[in-house]
Amino acid sequence: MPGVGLVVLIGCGRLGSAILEGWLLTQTVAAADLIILSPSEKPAAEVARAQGARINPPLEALAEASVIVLAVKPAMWRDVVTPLLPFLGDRAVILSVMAGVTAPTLAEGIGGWPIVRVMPTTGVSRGRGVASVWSADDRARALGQALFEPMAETVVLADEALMDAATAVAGSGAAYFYAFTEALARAGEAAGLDAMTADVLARATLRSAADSMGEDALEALIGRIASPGGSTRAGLDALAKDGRLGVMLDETVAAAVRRNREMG
Ligand SMILES: NC(=O)C1=CN([C@@H]2O[C@H](COP(=O)(O)OP(=O)(O)OC[C@H]3O[C@@H](n4cnc5c(N)ncnc54)[C@H](O)[C@@H]3O)[C@@H](O)[C@H]2O)C=CC1
Ligand SMILES: O=C(O)[C@@H]1CCC=N1
Repeated sequence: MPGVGLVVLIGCGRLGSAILEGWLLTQTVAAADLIILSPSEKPAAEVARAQGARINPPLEALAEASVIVLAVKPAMWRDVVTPLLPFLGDRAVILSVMAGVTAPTLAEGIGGWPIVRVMPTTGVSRGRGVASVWSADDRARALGQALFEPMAETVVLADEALMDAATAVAGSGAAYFYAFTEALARAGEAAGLDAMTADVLARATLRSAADSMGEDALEALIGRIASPGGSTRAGLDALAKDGRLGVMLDETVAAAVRRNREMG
């Protein structure tokens, strides 16, 4: 894609692989414009290599990079990045997808280069992810958007302090929906369904609900299913009894926000 330039992906684990797959699928980055740094062989990196990406080339190749994407664990980024800094060119942008690690903390270890933080979901691998973007630097923010908008519904955050909340809602959120779906299946089992039937019904319902959502207001979507005085309304009333659904999700998001802060 013109304008993005040479992209260096550091870390090809669960999220790094998803990003790589999404870029190639959506042709956001051409394989020939990709360098991947990974200590071990990864299937997604091998696919990219077959299309022309370079895996672990001599570090001199980093001099031409326009963006360095940090997709390693928050605890290890300093050890990973420090040896690479002497090889980076002046125009490089640092793009971090790490949860919790703030731009000021990154700047302590990587001073001198503009930083953009992006919090994507692994759904980017199929071009259908979610991403929150924040940067204090216009060029870095634009680069973050250019790299993620083709494969994710993207929001630009006004303030870096919101990134932990965005991570707790979107970065983690698919796991909450899966956990809810699992609990729904078990509840169906308790109500008499066999385990496999309950699983099929709960999973299919999550898919169908996501497909049907569109842009309509959530209240309106609920209202279309819950007939007044009907069984869905009875279930929804039980779900929200004494405000417990709201309390449970407040606690869920608050716990994830706290953990993001600890990791940073
Ligand atoms: N998994 C997810 O859904 C999401 C993860 N994140 C963030 O993405 C980052 C990575 O998370 P995961 O992919 O889940 O972890 P992961 O453990 O699957 O991947 C980390 C990768 O870093 C690689 N690595 C270790 N040392 C390296 C080095 N010196 N050079 C290059 N690569 C090296 C490892 O081989 C591993 O594949 C974390 O900071 C996390 O906060 C953010 C949003 C969503
Ligand atoms: O669980 C984690 O730490 C990361 C952040 C968002 C999704 N996975």
